Amino acid sequence: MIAPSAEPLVLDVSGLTVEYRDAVRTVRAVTGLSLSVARGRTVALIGESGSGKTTAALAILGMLPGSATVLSGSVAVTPAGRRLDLLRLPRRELRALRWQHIAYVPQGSISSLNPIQRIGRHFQQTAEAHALGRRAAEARAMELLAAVHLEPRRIWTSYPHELSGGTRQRVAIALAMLLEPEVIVLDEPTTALDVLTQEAVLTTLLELQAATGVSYLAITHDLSVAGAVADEVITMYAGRAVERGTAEQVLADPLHPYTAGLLRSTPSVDSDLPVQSIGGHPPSLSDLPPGCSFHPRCGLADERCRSGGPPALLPADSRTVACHRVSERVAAGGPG
Ligand SMILES: Nc1ncnc2c1ncn2[C@@H]1O[C@H](COP(=O)(O)OP(=O)(O)OP(=O)(O)O)[C@@H](O)[C@H]1O
Ligand code: NI
Repeated sequence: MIAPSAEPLVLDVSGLTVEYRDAVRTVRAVTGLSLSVARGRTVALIGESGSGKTTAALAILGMLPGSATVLSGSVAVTPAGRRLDLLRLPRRELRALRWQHIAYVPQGSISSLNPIQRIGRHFQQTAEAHALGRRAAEARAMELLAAVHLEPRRIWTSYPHELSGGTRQRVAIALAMLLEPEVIVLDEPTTALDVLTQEAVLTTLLELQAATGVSYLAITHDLSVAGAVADEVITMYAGRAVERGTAEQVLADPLHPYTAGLLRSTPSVDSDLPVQSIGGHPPSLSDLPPGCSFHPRCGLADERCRSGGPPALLPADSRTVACHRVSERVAAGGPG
């Protein structure tokens, strides 16, 4: 088990299940996802494209499109010991809570910023929606833009297209901090940035966290991003969490064959091992294989993995793993 953090929880998600429906098919994009984030901590959701990471984020933020339904589960933000269940609040109240308690830096900051508005206007609009006065908002924006290492005055009057990708990402992060939320959801925070810019943005996120105690839920397919920022890592496969543990455990010594495969398919600066991609493809979410969803791609799969339901997330070697083979090995007292 993961040692419970001494810090209070700021986000508590339990049993989240989300479906997309259209005339032709039903896609269960997230199944039974539980996670919690403590103050000042970072949890990373990792997994290939289509594993359900963005859907989980949008459900947590109450921003799912109309074609999606939350079938079950709860999402609570817990500012100062209060518990606000986001899935049960009226839309208007939810909009107020967004930014104030939970904010979002969406994937691709260019699409999150309105191209015909100067950056300053973005801050003012967010402030207006939450009854933060114009002056106070501008003063706070100046501080935040400086805190993310931008030139506040120049940025304030710029249009999004005048800024580089890294700068826009910094603006999106500053904007997310405007109402001092307890937690920020970061969807692929460094995708499409060059390596040096990626590192600089991640360093800035860590600085902000150290300075303010903000928590992050970071969504990434990039294990090096998870390694750089996360305290805890959750691997998702076909909509389910399949491994959960501290970042050191999961990224240095993965137990689930899928996490191990992800790690082998990632080039690493500290390893000379050849990069080896996971064979095959993720399954179609509207037509999952029986048993463990990963079994068609898994070198360890046996009969049990191919039939019945998906394996449960069980404690194994100080973390939790959803894999029959790992559970057997741990039960037999084999090497972790
Ligand atoms: N608006 C939508 N309508 C129908 N299906 C959707 C919609 N958005 C996502 N999906 C489906 O839900 C599944 C999970 O997608 P999601 O975007 O949550 O994954 P992801 O892990 O964030 O992937 P990526 O790394 O590509 O962003 C996919 O099969 C996707 O096709
Ligand atoms: Ni995504």
